[in-house]
Amino acid sequence: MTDPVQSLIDDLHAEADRDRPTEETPEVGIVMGSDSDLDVMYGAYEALTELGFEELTDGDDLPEARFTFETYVVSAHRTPDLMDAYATTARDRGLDAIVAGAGGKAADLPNMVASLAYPLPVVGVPVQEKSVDSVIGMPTGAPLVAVDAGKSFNAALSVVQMLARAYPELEDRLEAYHDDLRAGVGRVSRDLHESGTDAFRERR
Ligand SMILES: Nc1c(C(=O)O)ncn1[C@@H]1O[C@H](COP(=O)(O)O)[C@@H](O)[C@H]1O
Repeated sequence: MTDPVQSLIDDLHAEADRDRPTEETPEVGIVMGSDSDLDVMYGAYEALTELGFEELTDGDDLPEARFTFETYVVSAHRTPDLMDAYATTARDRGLDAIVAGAGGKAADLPNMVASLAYPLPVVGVPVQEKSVDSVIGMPTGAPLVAVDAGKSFNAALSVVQMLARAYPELEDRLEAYHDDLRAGVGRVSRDLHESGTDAFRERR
């Protein structure tokens, strides 16, 4: 019987060995320690799709979007060999940055991925409040940028900010996103001010 972890490891190495044009490789990787993290990590999916990225799966057709991301469950503790393969092939598979999330008090996946994938930037997401210390606690010289607990949306935005230095069209998309955010606050503010607090609250 095929070992499902080994087959993923083999696929990662095969992808790293393939000579694919950069338009066909994912720019961003999203990894999480367990599929039970998916609700929290979904924010990264939402941010990337909001900015026009498409998820690259193993379906037949390549996404039409120029920028893509991939998603995996990888655990430092349960599948250290898969984590190693994921992080050490990341660069050769075309990734520019990784968003890595894990929960619990031993949330070691983001920092281990950061160390193994170095110098590729990794943004860590503590899935719960109690995971914050284990995600951000890195020794000097071993960098990992992290967001607050649960803030996977911001983790993905940060990653796109990094990419935007190389891809000006992403800078435009980030600015458009921010303009929308700003306009939304303006609309809410006017509505609250004009309707009054009671009426505003009742409508929510
Ligand atoms: N922190 C880690 C790591 C790791 O860091 O390697 N692997 C799994 N986990 C975390 O364990 C929690 C419970 O996982 P299960 O729900 O699968 O038991 C999840 O939040 C996951 O990120």
